[in-house]
Amino acid sequence: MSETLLTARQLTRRFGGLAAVNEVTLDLWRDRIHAVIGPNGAGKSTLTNLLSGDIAPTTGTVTLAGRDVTGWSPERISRAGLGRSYQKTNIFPPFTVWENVRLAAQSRTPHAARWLARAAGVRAANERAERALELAGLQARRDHLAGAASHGEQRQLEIAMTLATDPQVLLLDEPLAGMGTAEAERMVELLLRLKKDHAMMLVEHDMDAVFTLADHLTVMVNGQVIASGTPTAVRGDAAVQSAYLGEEAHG
Ligand SMILES: Nc1ncnc2c1ncn2[C@@H]1O[C@H](COP(=O)(O)OP(=O)(O)OP(=O)(O)O)[C@@H](O)[C@H]1O
Repeated sequence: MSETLLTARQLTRRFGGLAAVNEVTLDLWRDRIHAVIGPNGAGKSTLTNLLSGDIAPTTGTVTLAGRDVTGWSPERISRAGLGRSYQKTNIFPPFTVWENVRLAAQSRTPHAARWLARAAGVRAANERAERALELAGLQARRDHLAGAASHGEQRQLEIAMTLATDPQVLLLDEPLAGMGTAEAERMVELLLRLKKDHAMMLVEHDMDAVFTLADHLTVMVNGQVIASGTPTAVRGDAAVQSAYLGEEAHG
């Protein structure tokens, strides 16, 4: 059994009378991809925001690498080992690919008063950035302007920037959105590489990618989990078939 790196227990977030996320319990494990799917408005983005600390839960708990991080700021949760990418690209277009990754790595370096400690921090940030660039397969593009990169490369860059903060847990929000077939294939390969050593939650509408990548699949509808298990088990679940998956899973 893989190591559990993140657990959410009975997580609920209300907006006025609406429970956008309603008593959701899930685990993320090292070396495994946990895909979360559901129709528009099911609560997937809200769930991601709850796990990353971008919004606070109304009730419930989030545990990261054994620590209760419920109510922590996104910055503190990020430092505790959680990295997330956003649906909208988050890069600095006038900077090169390398500069973008380097800036993300630098954000993880504590301020040091002594120059020797500062120099060590710069070296460590450079090493983190190099590793992230290589893992994301972007070395050949390092000196290109981020703004001139293709849509697919920009999404890869966003993931490289997340990796540069050295996360153990990755939350990826629709990494394949807007991609053509070749770009999507490259991204699927990248996500399979990242599975090693990371626990990953993948929110994605591309069902081919989901069924290629997911080790575990959770289906949300109206803020609630209606099924969770292996992709094969979830695909055969009668409630999932009628509520959501039917056509895509068999189309
Ligand atoms: N800040 C907010 N204030 C009020 N309602 C919100 C807020 N954020 C989300 N909601 C509502 O919560 C529900 C869940 O939204 P959410 O964006 O989490 O769904 P989703 O599954 O991510 O959808 P999509 O696939 O379209 O991104 C929706 O009904 C949405 O309108």
